[in-house]
Order: sequence, then structure tokens, then C-alpha cells
Amino acid sequence: MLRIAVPNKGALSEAARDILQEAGYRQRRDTKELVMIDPENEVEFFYLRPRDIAVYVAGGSLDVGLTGRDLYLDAQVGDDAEELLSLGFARSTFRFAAPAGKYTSLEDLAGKRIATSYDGLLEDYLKGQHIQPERIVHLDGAVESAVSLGVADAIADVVETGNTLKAAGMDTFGEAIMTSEAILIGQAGKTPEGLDVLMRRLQGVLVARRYVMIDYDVRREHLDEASAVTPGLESPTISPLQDEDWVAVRSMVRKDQMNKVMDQLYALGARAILASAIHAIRM
Ligand SMILES: Nc1ncnc2c1ncn2[C@@H]1O[C@H](COP(=O)(O)OP(=O)(O)OP(=O)(O)O)[C@@H](O)[C@H]1O
Ligand SMILES: O=P(O)(O)OC[C@H]1O[C@H](OP(=O)(O)OP(=O)(O)O)[C@H](O)[C@@H]1O
Ligand SMILES: [Mg+2]
Repeated sequence: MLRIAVPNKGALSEAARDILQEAGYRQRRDTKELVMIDPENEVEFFYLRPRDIAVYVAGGSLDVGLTGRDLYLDAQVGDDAEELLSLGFARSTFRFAAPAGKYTSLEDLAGKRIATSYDGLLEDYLKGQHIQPERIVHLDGAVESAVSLGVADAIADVVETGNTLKAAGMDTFGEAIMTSEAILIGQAGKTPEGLDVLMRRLQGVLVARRYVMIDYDVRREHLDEASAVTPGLESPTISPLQDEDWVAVRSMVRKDQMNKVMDQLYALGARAILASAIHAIRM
């Protein structure tokens, strides 16, 4: 059985649960459950703190896990684990911030106290940039308060909308330390039984979320132009209609392009243009 680590709480847990459910796996009903077996799919889920997931996977106790790229790198598990797939949710950047106008560049941090919940990530980055802070102050959360309360001169933290920083009167400075999103990690170089199926299913969900299926009827003489607007992933499906002057076309279209494409098709004389959701796909 494939042993999969899943975030048990926090910013990642709901979206992780959603993607696994969409991929056809059973998920726990009660948030107190620590382990759940899905016998039909021959997988076992272990609900763990997202921060700890890389440790379990790298240590070989679990085959794969869903976590954040920033959390994975912060765990400093080295070459024992590897990123297998990015999952497109829980996107964030990891950035330096300080009270508005206080600092402008990374160099300003030399000899300063920097508060963060991601010490490993921060240390690695500062080392790579040859910046020596006075020290790194570890905090579990609410890092935005560290400067106003006097335990640090600047912070390094997760920024999503930027609202938390703004509310605290802080600005980011310097380049983003990293960009993060939810990822699937696995043991380096290992392909346990069932991993290929899990990956195909997750990739299927990712594509299904990004695309819609578009159906329309168009006069044969406009088929080439219409096909150019809806080339599909490989090539559109063309079916004959009773009226020989017309054909039916079916093609996948990126969801964010859907309305623009439908307008273009309409302008080409296509009719009965219909977009429907894709629930699952195997490429
Ligand atoms: N607005 C956000 N706040 C926190 N984490 C976010 C946000 N947006 C994306 N993430 C990502 O979610 C992961 C953090 O999840 P985690 O469960 O540790 O955070 P949390 O919601 O702050 O939980 P807790 O503070 O209870 O530990 C990271 O990979 C982070 O990049
Ligand atoms: O850019 P934003 O959209 O405002 O989101 C970023 C904020 O959200 C997270 O905090 P969380 O609510 O998890 O609290 P914590 O810092 O105590 O973990 C993160 O640590 C930032 O503070
Ligand atoms: Mg948090």
C-alpha cells in the first residue's frame, strides 16, 4: 500500500483534501483521525503537521507527502526527498519585510536580528547571499509583530495577499526569497508501487481544473478558422451533422480563455456553443 502524508491542519489541509477527493480517494470525515486506509485504491493516508511531512518522507517512513515547497525546503532534509509535482494551490512568496521605509535592500540586514518561522530556509538563503545577520529569531507565528514588539529589526515571512503586512505597517524589500505552492514530495530516486497512479490522477485533476470542454456547430467553410481558435490539446474532434454544410466540433479550451474563445467562435458563425466542466482526465 502506498503511504501518503497529508497536512492535518493549517492553510494547506482543506485544499489537499479537495485535490485527493477529486482524484478519487477517500478522505477522513473527522479531523481527529490520524490515519485512514482507502482499501479500494490501496493507499493509506497519514494526517500530519505540514511542517513535519518532509521529515517522514525523507526518513523513509512514508512514501510520499503533500506539503508546501517552503516547508519542505525549511525542513532541510537534503537529498533524501525530492519534489515530484507542483499542485497549483497554496501559492505564496517568502519575503523580507520591515516597517515601511526602514530598509531597502538585502545588504541592510547585515548585523541585524531577523524574525521568522522558517529558520532553515532563511539561513540557507542568507548564507548563499553572504549576508551575516546578528541572529535569526525563531517565532512560531504572528511574525509581523516581532519588530514593533522589539524582538527583531526585520522579518522574513510568507506573503500571500500582503494584507497582513500592510495592516502591520510593514513593507517588503529586496527580492523574493522564494515562491512556494503545494507540492508532492517523494523519497529521492524511489518509485514505490502505486506512485504512478497517484501522479497520473493528481495531474488529471490539475488539467481538469484548468480546462473546459467546448462544443459547437460551425459551417464547414469556417471549420479551419474555428479549429485555429480551438486547437485543443492535440487536435479537435470533428463530427458530421445531418445537414452536410455543418459539422460539430469538440475541443478542450483553457478555462481563463473560455469566454474570449466563445466570442470568437460566435463571430465566425459558430452556433450552439457550449462549455462544460471536465471532472477528470488521463492524458
Ligand atoms: N496566507 C497564507 N498563510 C499561511 N500559509 C500560506 C498562505 N498562503 C499559502 N500558504 C502556504 O501554506 C503553507 C503553510 O501552511 P501551515 O499549515 O504551516 O500554515 P498556517 O496556516 O500558518 O498554519 P499554522 O500557523 O497553524 O501552523 C506554506 O507552504 C505556505 O506557503
Ligand atoms: O499576505 P497575507 O494574505 O496577509 O498572508 C500572509 C500571512 O498569513 C500567514 O499567517 P497565519 O494566518 O497563518 O498566522 P501565523 O503567522 O500565526 O501562522 C503568514 O504567516 C502571514 O502572516
Ligand atoms: Mg501560520
